[in-house]
Amino acid sequence: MKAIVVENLTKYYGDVKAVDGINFEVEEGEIFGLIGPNGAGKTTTLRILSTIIKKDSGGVSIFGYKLGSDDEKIREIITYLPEEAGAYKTLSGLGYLQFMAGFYAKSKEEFDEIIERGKSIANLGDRIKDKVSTYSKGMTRKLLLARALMHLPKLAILDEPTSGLDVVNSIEIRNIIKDFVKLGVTVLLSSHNMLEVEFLSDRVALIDKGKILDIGTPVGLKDKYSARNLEEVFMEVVR
Ligand SMILES: Nc1ncnc2c1ncn2[C@@H]1O[C@H](COP(=O)(O)OP(=O)(O)OP(=O)(O)O)[C@@H](O)[C@H]1O
Repeated sequence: MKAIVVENLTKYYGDVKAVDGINFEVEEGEIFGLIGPNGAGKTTTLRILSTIIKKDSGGVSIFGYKLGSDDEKIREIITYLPEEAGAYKTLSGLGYLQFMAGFYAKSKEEFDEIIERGKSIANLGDRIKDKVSTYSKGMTRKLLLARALMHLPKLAILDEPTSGLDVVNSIEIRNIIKDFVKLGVTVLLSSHNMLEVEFLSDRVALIDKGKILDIGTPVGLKDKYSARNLEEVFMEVVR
């Protein structure tokens, strides 16, 4: 079964056509990247798939569930990490993970498992016991990623997962995401950092002005456009 099928998806904000009839499919177990410049329509697409905002037209199914009629079911199997997410600052990192795990766990064993996994993803050592208000941006981002992945959702939708992070933290987060796919989590992510996505994604869709311009593996796209990296691919495609 396909993890995601998007057909002719369109979304307007007033007169602005933010998403303009896009089509793409994501296989189960894949890391699929939506890449494109600011304002391309990435966040809008991710928010529609996360059931946060409504599409104007087109069809979306997520593991066979239809967006619009099966939204409750979809919410049970996905997690969404927004670009500008925050954690509860008055809680400790651990307190935040425990609070969130309470929504997912069906037994004490499962709760403990989720928390162990969350702590290992966040990788904050003893600082996990400190208040979130004392965390750096990178620490908060890792905590939020832990929250998004710790209960092994079928699909994790991550908006700019490494935005604002330094190289060391970005690489760490990239490795975390790659490891989770091995545990059966499918990942849809967005980024305007094309070089980074190249190393993270199995396949990417290049998006600009609400339209998908091409889809392929990073290697396949580089071959097709005789480019050295995805930034060059993008420049060729928009020409
Ligand atoms: N709430 C909104 N109201 C009106 N217009 C919006 C709204 N949100 C987004 N837009 C417009 O829709 C288009 C797509 O925006 P979107 O945020 O989806 O792009 P993006 O690819 O995620 O960009 P970024 O990388 O800057 O986050 C842009 O023209 C944007 O100005």
